[in-house]
Amino acid sequence: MAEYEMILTEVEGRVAIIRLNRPKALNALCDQLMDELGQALRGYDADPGIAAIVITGSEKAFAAGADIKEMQGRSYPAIYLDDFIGKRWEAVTYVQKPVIAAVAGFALGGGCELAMMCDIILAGDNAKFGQPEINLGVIPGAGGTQRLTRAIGKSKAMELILTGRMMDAAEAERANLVARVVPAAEVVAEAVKLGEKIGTLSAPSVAIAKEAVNRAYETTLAEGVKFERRLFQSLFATADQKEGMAAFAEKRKARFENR
Ligand SMILES: CC(C)(O)CC(=O)SCCNC(=O)CCNC(=O)[C@H](O)C(C)(C)COP(=O)(O)OP(=O)(O)OC[C@H]1O[C@@H](n2cnc3c(N)ncnc32)[C@H](O)[C@@H]1OP(=O)(O)O
Repeated sequence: MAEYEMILTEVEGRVAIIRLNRPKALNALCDQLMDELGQALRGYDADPGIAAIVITGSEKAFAAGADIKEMQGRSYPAIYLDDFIGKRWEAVTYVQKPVIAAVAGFALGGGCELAMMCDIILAGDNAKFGQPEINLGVIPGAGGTQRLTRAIGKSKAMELILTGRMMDAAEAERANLVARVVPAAEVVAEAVKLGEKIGTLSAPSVAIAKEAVNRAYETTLAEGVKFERRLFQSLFATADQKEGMAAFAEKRKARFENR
């Protein structure tokens, strides 16, 4: 039986906002919360009225990681058979629409990993990022060793992961982990603005651009460039490509119909 709703949702224009809602536990990511998050993400991804999704927490914590108290007593066979972290946590990586993490406060362990699964991270100026799992006698288990290394490079990722040190928003911006730093109180509004801007563009182009950028993580440069070219060519089958290019030539604003 669910304790209470661990995520809150609202829609502003064409942007869905999913707010993690376990303030007393600094939004520790327990199974119930991750199940609710997955369900909300799948719902908004399927909703044609939604162009982008923002995931956020509170001003004190985006999320302080996986729920340590919930997982501490689990056995190896139990977490292996449950594929702990796997299915439940990967929901965000299957979303076709852009997902923006609006991070204020702590984004630690699984919180940092969840933010890194999103497409864009906007950081509040009080944000703190880190992978402190080493202090618990484990290592990151939701992609932290891989995504952080790809985002900020080996040396800095090693330093953070091997020591558990946190980095503040300014350092995270210098390290290219986040797209931009804004005042913490404005991070959700800025993320919504960004989602709205993306929502004015052609939805097929946006989804395909996201797919192409994500492929950069998975393949060689030559294969990635070939993949990009095929996707680029495929967009000439859309009405939005005709409209976008006609609008440029006619010096007017494009009216995309998402087809
Ligand atoms: C996903 C994987 C596989 O990668 C694994 C992980 O994510 S493991 C978790 C990694 N995260 C951490 O190790 C961070 C743990 N939290 C902290 O270090 C601190 O809470 C803090 C630095 C984020 C904030 O410190 P402070 O302001 O002093 O607040 P606290 O009193 O410590 O916390 C308030 C309240 O929240 C509970 N809490 C915080 N984090 C977690 C967590 N990850 N799991 C469960 N509960 C958490 C904390 O216990 C406090 O609750 P009470 O004990 O007072 O009821």
